[in-house]
Amino acid sequence: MLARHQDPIAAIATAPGRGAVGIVRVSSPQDLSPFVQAICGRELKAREASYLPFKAASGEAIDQGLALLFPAPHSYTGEHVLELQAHGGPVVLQLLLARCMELGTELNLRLAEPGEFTQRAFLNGKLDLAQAEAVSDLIDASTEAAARSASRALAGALSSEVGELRDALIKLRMLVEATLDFPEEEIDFLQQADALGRLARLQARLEAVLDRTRQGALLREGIKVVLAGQPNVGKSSLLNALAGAELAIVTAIPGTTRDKVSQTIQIEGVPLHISDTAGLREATDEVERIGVARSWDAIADADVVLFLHDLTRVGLAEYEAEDAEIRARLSAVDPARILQVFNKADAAQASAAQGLRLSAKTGAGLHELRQALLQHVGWHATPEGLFIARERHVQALKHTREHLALALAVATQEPPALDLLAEELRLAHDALGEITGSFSADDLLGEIFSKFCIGK
Ligand SMILES: Nc1nc2c(c(=O)[nH]1)N(C=O)[C@@H](CNc1ccc(C(=O)N[C@@H](CCC(=O)O)C(=O)O)cc1)CN2
Ligand SMILES: Nc1nc2c(ncn2[C@@H]2O[C@H](COP(=O)(O)OP(=O)(O)OP(=O)(O)O)[C@@H](O)[C@H]2O)c(=O)[nH]1
Ligand SMILES: [Mg+2]
Repeated sequence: MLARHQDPIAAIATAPGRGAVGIVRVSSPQDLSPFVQAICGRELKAREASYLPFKAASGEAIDQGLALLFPAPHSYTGEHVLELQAHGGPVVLQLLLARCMELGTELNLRLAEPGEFTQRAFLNGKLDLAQAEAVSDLIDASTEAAARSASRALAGALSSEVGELRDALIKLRMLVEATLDFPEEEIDFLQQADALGRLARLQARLEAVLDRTRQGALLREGIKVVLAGQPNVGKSSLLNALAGAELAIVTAIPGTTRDKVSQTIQIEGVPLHISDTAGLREATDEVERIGVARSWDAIADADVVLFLHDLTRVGLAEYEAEDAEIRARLSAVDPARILQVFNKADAAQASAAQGLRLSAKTGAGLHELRQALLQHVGWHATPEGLFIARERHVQALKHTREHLALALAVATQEPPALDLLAEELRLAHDALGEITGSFSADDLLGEIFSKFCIGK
């Protein structure tokens, strides 16, 4: 593994396909001068664009372009980086890359794996892990809010919040470790330095960071919403109304939808992955039976289930019996994940139904539904100042919180268990370190960087 990090690597850094300009880049821990000489035909000034022919083995030009050399450590990766900025045709770039590979055999040059340039930037201390993840999130951002928040995370917004927590934690750890070294004064020492007060303040600060990180993770991952209910209650109509497009077939015939229809929309920049499903009932044919089974799978997997009812039929014996059956089976689902929604308000009398009333047909009540969905998942962020985050970061902060809670418990027991306190603080510190990568297993790093695109 380590040896691999010493290999020079090369890749096409720009998107596949045609483009005005395309870039081949090479990153190497070893000096690239002979390599540069061979392909550019001369030396390059550091960090200065030079217009020149890129030479094939025959001496003929593959293309005329700009060459840029970033000598280590002042580059994206922290290594020596050479960029060949050519015309953006896929064949030209392939030829250029092939020529680099040919010239690089002595250097052991190999093709870069996905994310490997950024991984090197991380390994060389140019970015921490949260920032490296933000690079990938910035590239993948599908909404403006996501892109802006990823850019803030790349600039270190999450990292600096975590850094402040870490600094406070380190101070507390030093205090406790010092106390352990002078056992005869132990209680006084902790009291004098207000160890418990520091711990409480650290916990409060952690809660605030956790909240912001959760918002950032929501922005990145979005929410899975499933529309469920009896046939003909208007699930497909509601999907279409929310998406603003005729995605699913709507008819007056119960059992119209048989397969899951999914679409991602956004509310205030939060991605909502909505699925319309087959109406829940005792299916009469094989196709519908499979469809209904898929509905239940989707329900089990959802963050939020919109349990849809038809106000024009609410109160009718047969209808209520069907709803009761669904409710019984839904009781296996965490009630906090279910929202009751009453559709066809335009065609119904006022009723005592508890839940959101709306009309997929007229659009009345849709705004309230959108707000209810955001509120339901705890979205309360204002886009300004938000940074993108991942579920992984939320989990790490939760682990930190658990260890701080245990730390408080052992610190306040009679007599305080200082060695256990020190241990819990150490574990809290490790959990926090997973976010920025100062304490991360190799397989975690591999997992993160493999999700990048090639050349990044
Ligand atoms: N052509 C090109 N555009 C690009 C990149 C690139 O690699 N090449 N990037 C890559 O993805 C991004 C920019 N990221 C970069 C980050 C650091 C350095 C760099 O040279 N850092 C030095 C010097 C910093 C300074 O002068 O202040 C350093 O960190 O020491 C370059 C690009 C976006 N645009
Ligand atoms: N008046 C009124 N009719 C509606 C409303 N929403 C849906 N409908 C009608 O109800 C019928 C069923 O609508 P769908 O959206 O296909 O219902 P569904 O729940 O997807 O039905 P299945 O796919 O069979 O499970 C259609 O005739 C719709 O036009 C509404 O808000 N008001
Ligand atoms: Mg339908």
